[in-house]
Amino acid sequence: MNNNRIKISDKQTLEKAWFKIERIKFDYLLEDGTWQPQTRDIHDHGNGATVLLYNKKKKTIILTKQLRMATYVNGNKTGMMIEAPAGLLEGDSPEACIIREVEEETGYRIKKVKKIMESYMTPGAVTELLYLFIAEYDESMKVSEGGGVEEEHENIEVIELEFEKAKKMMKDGEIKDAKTILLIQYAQLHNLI
Ligand SMILES: Nc1nc2c(ncn2[C@@H]2O[C@H](COP(=O)(O)OP(=O)(O)O[C@H]3O[C@H](CO)[C@@H](O)[C@H](O)[C@@H]3O)[C@@H](O)[C@H]2O)c(=O)[nH]1
Ligand SMILES: [Mg+2]
Repeated sequence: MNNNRIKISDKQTLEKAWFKIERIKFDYLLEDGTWQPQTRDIHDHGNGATVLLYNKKKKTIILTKQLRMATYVNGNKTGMMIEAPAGLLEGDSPEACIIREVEEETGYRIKKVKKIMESYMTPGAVTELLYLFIAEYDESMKVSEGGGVEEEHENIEVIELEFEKAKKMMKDGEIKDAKTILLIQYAQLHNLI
């Protein structure tokens, strides 16, 4: 935090729910030299990591399908979302996090991931910085069924699909998750598959 046009005057935790919501009061220095008081409520749920698992030979990728309540209450009829595996860092490095999450969610134990970019997914309201990776997979890396953490009721379905199909699903709006779209488009742009 080193923008000298911003002076934070107050930070208040509004509600300690599963995630933290803070009300931040600050003064912002305008071009004309005056300080303008502003207030913003922000949602802090930590940072996350995601990965595109791809197999060059089979021309396939691995995605997940799970219930996302936030989408169900906003127009997604079934509430189900098709997404690249992802998780919250929970104190780990982005690399360690995504390796852990991929095994929990998909059952693949990957060793090597390559970071391709970082993205603030909802900069108007959510603090999260998402780290995006790519990694190759093959059948020898499959160590379990995946499905997510039992106690957390994740109920994740693992989907292996042809990259061509994934591109079509993105075009048709069947894949609507931003991180997944970023990863598929990265793969297209760089002829990964
Ligand atoms: N009880 C309870 N559990 C919650 C709540 N919110 C999340 N959880 C649980 O917290 C765990 C989070 O799972 P992760 O795999 O670590 O994270 P994620 O939900 O996949 O999040 C990633 O992908 C999201 C979707 O794109 C991103 O929104 C998120 O920021 C992150 O990148 C899941 O077991 C989920 O059920 C809640 O309000 N209550
Ligand atoms: Mg997850």
